[in-house]
Amino acid sequence: MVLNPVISKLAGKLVVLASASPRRQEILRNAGLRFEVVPSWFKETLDKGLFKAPHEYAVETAKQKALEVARRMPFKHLKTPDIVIGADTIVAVNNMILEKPVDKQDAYRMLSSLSGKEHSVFTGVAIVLCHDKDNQEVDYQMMAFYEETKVKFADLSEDMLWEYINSGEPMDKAGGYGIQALGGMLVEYVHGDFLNVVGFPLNHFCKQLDFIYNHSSSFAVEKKGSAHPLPNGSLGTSILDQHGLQKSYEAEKHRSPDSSSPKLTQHIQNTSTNSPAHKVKRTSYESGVGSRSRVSNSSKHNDGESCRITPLNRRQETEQSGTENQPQTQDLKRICELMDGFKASKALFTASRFCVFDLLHNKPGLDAAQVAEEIKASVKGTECLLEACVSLGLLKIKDKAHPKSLFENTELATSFLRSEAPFSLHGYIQHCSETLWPLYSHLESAVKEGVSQHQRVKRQKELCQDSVCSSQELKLRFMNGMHSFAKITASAVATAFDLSRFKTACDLGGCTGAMAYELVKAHPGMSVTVFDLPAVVEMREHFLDHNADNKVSFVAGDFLEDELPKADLYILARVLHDLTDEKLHILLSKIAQTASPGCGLLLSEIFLDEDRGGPSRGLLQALSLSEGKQRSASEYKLLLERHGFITAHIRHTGHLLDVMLSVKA
Ligand SMILES: O=c1[nH]cc([C@@H]2O[C@H](COP(=O)(O)OP(=O)(O)OP(=O)(O)O)[C@@H](O)[C@H]2O)c(=O)[nH]1
Repeated sequence: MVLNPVISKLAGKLVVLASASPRRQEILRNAGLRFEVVPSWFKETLDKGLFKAPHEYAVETAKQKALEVARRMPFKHLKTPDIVIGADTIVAVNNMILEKPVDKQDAYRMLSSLSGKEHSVFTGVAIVLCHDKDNQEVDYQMMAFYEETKVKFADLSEDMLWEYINSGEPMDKAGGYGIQALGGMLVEYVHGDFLNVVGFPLNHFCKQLDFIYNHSSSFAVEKKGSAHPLPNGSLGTSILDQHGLQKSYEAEKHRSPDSSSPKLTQHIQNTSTNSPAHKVKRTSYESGVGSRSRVSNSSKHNDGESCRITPLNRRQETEQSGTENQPQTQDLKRICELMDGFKASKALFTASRFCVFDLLHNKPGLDAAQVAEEIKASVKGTECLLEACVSLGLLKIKDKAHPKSLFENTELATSFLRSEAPFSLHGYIQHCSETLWPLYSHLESAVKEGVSQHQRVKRQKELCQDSVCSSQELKLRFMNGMHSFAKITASAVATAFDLSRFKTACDLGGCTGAMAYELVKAHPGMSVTVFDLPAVVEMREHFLDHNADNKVSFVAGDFLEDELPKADLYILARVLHDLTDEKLHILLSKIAQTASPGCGLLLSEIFLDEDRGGPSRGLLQALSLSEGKQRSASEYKLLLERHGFITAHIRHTGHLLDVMLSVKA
């Protein structure tokens, strides 16, 4: 591809990003890089006093992050990556290095020290190339560099500071701000690479890759498995200066006896007895990390080094995963992900059910025992649950230097998993857990019989715990689920088209009114009637949005039997896929009879690809074997045309639902 000649050099290689930062992942993913994420366990506790300049600290931390993962993967993940990328972002102001704030007071201290001033943001990046060797060893070559960007903050009032801190945004960001989000409002100017501030200097990184893959003879960049001696003998170390010029000097040999790290030796023994890869001979593990002298060797923007440090024999496994008769590691991983998918879902459901994300939002930094006490669960079980959530990117460890693991929400959890978040999925997650999970547990029967297992689940529930739930509670639970999903999707649907010419709309089966509220927000001239069953409408006070109240009204009725309200635009959001053909035609005929020529019909569903090859969300939804069916855009278009609605536009929003706007001929 013309745009990414360097990134494409990495295609087919096992690239690992040694970072939990969602921003780094996004920047690299957007650049077209395919990689695995293995967050580094390196604790960011290097003594800052030992570094002459702030960027040296960032570079060294980035190196240690990357090296830790490069060394761990062969025996923990049973595979040797081709390339590991580590990064560390810091803010430097008034001779101080600012990392991520540990609490609100710390964020306040950081942000007030930045107010009205220019500061520097440094991101150190380390690229470790790993090579399996014939003689039971892995060679590592390292290149590291940094990028500096200057940022000037406006004067920040106390109110502004605290409002920003209370938004929760500063907590996992270097210097206590996120320039890409609310923090952007604090910034007067940026000199240099913006993405460097966000956490990854993409441009500089590509230049380094270009250097490694296109211009350097000293980096062994052949395909993994072809052992390649390093330039000055197998233990050579090379340093690249800021212009990418290579200097050679005597190697520092990173090899240690078995006794060097009792903890790691223990890991190796465990792995070799428990794992299918036990046949792989593991002799010893090197525990030392780059020495301090390395730090002073880093040149202004780059340094590169290579070292053979870990005598692990990864050869057998590499050969196995590469032969024609054996599945590729990536394929196995994909299957394992599918097999484990249910465990991940269940971990999310359980954490959500125990309101762990609410708890850690209000009290970030609790350890497992404290969380266990709050949620009234066992310490052992809670610890497993919290650790699983960390591995899924829902939680993170607050202070890696702390002897106990202290947990806090990731951005993802803060945005979507807290029950009070504006776009909370909490209700929908509970719906998935309590309604869909039991339904899909009977998938075998559903497939055999070709019908939904809803009745079976209902009977089972009546026999056990849910019989204690009143029907009101069950209804509210269901509506919460629908409301939470609708809130997430409503904005994309409401703004998919210019609907300003429609002054009145009727949302058929509009449930809690989430879509209606979003429509009146997006189209100020519009008022919307929500039409739904009496049992649903009577619950509306639980979901009222008082800001838009006088523009949204509710009418109780059955859209298959009762007269429909008159409107310029009818909305059918996630309704049709659940109806039998017969009901669907009744409904569409009723709308066609009520609508005048020129009236609109806004349909929102998951549109299947025309070849029904995806998206899997739609096809998996079809597995509930409800009365209805999933359709492609052209199938919906045909249906509507049969009832006199000519399709004007189809929009694949790229969001959770697609949208079609048709007009009554
Ligand atoms: O404007 C912004 N500035 C910084 C950030 C984010 O801040 C963190 C910096 O922390 P660090 O480099 O230590 O990286 P971690 O998040 O701890 O992940 P690792 O696993 O790599 O240690 C980084 O996430 C930046 O993206 C920002 O978002 N905006």
